[in-house]
Amino acid sequence: MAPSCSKAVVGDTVIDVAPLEVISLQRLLENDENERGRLEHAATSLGFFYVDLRGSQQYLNDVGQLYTTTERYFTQPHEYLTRDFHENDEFRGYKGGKNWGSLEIPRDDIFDQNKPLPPAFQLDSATVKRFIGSSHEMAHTILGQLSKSLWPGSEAWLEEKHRIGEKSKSSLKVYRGPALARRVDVGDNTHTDGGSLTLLYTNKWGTQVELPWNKEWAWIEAKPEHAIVNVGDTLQALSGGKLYSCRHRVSQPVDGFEERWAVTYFFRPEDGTQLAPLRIVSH
Ligand SMILES: O=C(O)CCC(=O)C(=O)O
Ligand SMILES: [Fe+2]
Repeated sequence: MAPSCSKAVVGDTVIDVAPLEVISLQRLLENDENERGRLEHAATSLGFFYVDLRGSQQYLNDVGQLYTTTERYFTQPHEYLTRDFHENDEFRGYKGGKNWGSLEIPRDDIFDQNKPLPPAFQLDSATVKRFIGSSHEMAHTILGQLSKSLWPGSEAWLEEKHRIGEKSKSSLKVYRGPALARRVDVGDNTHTDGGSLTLLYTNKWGTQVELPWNKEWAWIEAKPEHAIVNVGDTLQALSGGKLYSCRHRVSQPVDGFEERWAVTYFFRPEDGTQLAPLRIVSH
């Protein structure tokens, strides 16, 4: 039976809250078989789940610091932001509009090429590096457990497409908005993520998922000390459709919603990876 939504009240509006399972990073690191099964269930049903990060204090502090830096970045005059605009580059730099914006910083720019960060982030370059390094490692842990669960006893098929030293489009991406006077003015931005896994940190309502069992939209609650993780199109393709890349969008639950910041890490495959099934899933 499909799990049901809980309810929350925002202002004078009652909203549906998506039933995300909670997976323990610690247990995944311990190679716990039961947790691996729970992870597989979450990643093949809704495709969105929480990862409990309690115990990863340095990382949680870094996420907190990045919210502060994100706010500092987006509250600069608009002409400063547009200096970070890279035309025709889908995976790098600033993009924005009236009440929203994003800035993407590729992992390879930081670790391989030592490219300078935008000035607002330079003070925090150690935090940015640690966040990217740890997020990549965490995503790799989740990937390894998914691989083991889908193809028990065989080679690490998914890891083969995400080798640590290889070039990829993995990146840190931070967001502002939406925060509009009228909720109905938020444009439709329904999409699936193209990469392998997305890690999302936010402290406000904003993300909505389309529940695959009834096609209804539900809000994702921001849970302190937990990452919101979702499967992207790459893992869906590599697993022959077994892992589920869920449609989602960003909106605001009520009119005049306050400013929202989000910090994400897009874990993407090695450059050149073909979006085709790797092996038939054995169960
Ligand atoms: O800001 C969010 O809540 C999610 C952003 C998102 O879905 C994306 O960038 O792919
Ligand atoms: Fe997304």
